[in-house]
Amino acid sequence: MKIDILTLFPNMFKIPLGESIIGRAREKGILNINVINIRDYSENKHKKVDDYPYGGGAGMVMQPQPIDTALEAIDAKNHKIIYMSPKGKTFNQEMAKELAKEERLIFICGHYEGIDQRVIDHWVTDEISIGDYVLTGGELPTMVVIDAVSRLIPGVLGQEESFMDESFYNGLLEYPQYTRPSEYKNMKVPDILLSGNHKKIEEWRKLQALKITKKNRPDMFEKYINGKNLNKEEKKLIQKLLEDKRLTF
Ligand SMILES: C[S@@+](CC[C@H](N)C(=O)[O-])C[C@H]1O[C@@H](n2cnc3c(N)ncnc32)[C@H](O)[C@@H]1O
Repeated sequence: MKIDILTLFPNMFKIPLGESIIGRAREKGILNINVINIRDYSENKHKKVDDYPYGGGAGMVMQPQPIDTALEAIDAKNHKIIYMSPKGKTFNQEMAKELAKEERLIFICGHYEGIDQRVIDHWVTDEISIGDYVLTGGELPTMVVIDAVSRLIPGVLGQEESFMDESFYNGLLEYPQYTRPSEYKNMKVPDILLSGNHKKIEEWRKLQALKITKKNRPDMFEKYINGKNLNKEEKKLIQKLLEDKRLTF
């Protein structure tokens, strides 16, 4: 996948997108990330990129010209152009899955009070928020989306890493994870995980995933148990969970 990032602060991306899984995916050529300094495209002799808002009010607004020229220069037309914005649709795993199917993504990072609306109207295909709070710039939100999307691209995660069981992928939060040692400071790993009985382990994990989802995300739990794709075993497990008085949440 090719990713272009338009930003006023290119240095912010160096380490987060250069290390670990994303760094390896770039080395392998699965991800091709191109960070563009919007200021380089300013036609102002002082390389100015922002100005006061029409109509008054606090802060500065990023001017249309540098962003427009940068988008023209990278031939952005006909691709997904994402403006990270608190006014956008809230990002989630479903959106990550959809974006992971694209061949090319272009991100615009806003700063100050954001970007001139004409750029959004003319160019932007998706406005995405990473949550109901306001950050100083679109750089961190862009990194969040790139990270979530990249790990869904085939070949980015190693064979030993998988997102299939992870939180949100199948509508539930993930079951608890344990590793060696089997006992630490008198705290034991649940016996079932040491039993070698894969069917029982799978059932236990499903039950734990249902429990944690019911406790922390009742909205997701309701949606899941009312879904159409539940198999017989899952229905039995949910019934057991809802009836078993010993299972408190
Ligand atoms: C200070 S914010 C501007 C907020 C804007 N004036 C508003 O009230 O909607 C500056 C930039 O940070 C980015 N940003 C801030 N919060 C964000 C969020 N929750 N999700 C995505 N981007 C965000 C956007 O790119 C935005 O243009």
